[in-house]
Amino acid sequence: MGFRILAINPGATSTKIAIFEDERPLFKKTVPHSMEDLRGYPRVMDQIPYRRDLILAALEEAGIALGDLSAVVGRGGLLRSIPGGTYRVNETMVGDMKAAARGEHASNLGAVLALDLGDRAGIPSFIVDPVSVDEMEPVARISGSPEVERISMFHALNHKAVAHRVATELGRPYEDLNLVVAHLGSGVSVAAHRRGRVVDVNDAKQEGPFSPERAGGLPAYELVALCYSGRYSFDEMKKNLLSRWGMAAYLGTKDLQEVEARARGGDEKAALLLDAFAYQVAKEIGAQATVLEGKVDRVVLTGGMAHSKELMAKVIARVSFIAPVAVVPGEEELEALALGALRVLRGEEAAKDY
Ligand SMILES: Nc1ncnc2c1ncn2[C@@H]1O[C@H](COP(=O)(O)OP(=O)(O)OP(=O)(O)O)[C@@H](O)[C@H]1O
Ligand SMILES: CCCC(=O)O
Repeated sequence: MGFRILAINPGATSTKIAIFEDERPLFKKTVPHSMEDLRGYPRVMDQIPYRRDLILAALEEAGIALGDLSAVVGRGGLLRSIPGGTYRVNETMVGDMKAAARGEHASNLGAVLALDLGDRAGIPSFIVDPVSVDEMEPVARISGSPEVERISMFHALNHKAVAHRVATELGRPYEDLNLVVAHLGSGVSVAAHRRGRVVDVNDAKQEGPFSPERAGGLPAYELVALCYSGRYSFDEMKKNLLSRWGMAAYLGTKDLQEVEARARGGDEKAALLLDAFAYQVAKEIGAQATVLEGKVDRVVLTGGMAHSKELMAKVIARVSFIAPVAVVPGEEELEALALGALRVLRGEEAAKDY
């Protein structure tokens, strides 16, 4: 028998669970969480027992006991800035996640749940390429105000997994390639990958293109005026930025397929928003291409919205002059987590300490 790995990806609206035997998925389950399900948990960490119980129930459904596992791996959250790789979960990491010093995020639960379940089974627990992976160069950190530093917060797990996949398809090492990767999900991150390092990326929470539920970068003065208008509290403004603006605020839906159906049916506002989204994504890709001084081997489009052929055609029309474009729809985060743990279990890579 090979290594059996439990992979956990806690998201804002679901918990994704999978069990792998080496590279082979044995079991996969997505448990959706409605707003009603999560209403009783004011802080993300309050959800630990709820999410742990449903993971244990999923294991039972799969007919696999905790004792049959070799390791548990969770999605890494808003940790302090660290380079990419597979990290052993330790108490310091769990402490940082519980304190949520860099913000509340469902992925903060990944390390905590992995350590909890790993300790119960007496097996190692890991996280891989957390959202706080930071490989930015000094020049990219300058914002324009010494009081505001640009930070690296993005879909690092999927970025790295997809970049490796494209490298394999090209028959070249990731470390030899220059890529601009755009993850187009509920949040959007567009990064310059220079020879295996993400040297610049928009903070998916507050910069770059808007998304189905986020504003992206906004005109700063107008935003400040809104903050002081008395219309919103600090908490409401955070919710606006992170989950209520973007397409949701203009159109009342976060579902791209619905926006496209409306545009096809003649809704001019929906059509304009689609064009504006493609325009902003293309513009950000152009900006990251300049970070790579125009030497780009591939532009890569990924995430849930990359399933839309229509939207991809709009983006590709604007960026294909930069480099050939590869579309890798969806995300393979559970696979990426399992592979990260597997490389360590096989001794192919050393686990990093946090
Ligand atoms: N087959 C599809 N065709 C078109 N759009 C799709 C398709 N599947 C998902 N989407 C759209 O992708 C967006 C969500 O993407 P995704 O599922 O990658 O986000 P997430 O996993 O919730 O968040 P994130 O990627 O930011 O972690 C939604 O707007 C959704 O409507
Ligand atoms: C910050 C990266 C993950 C997200 O979009 O929430």
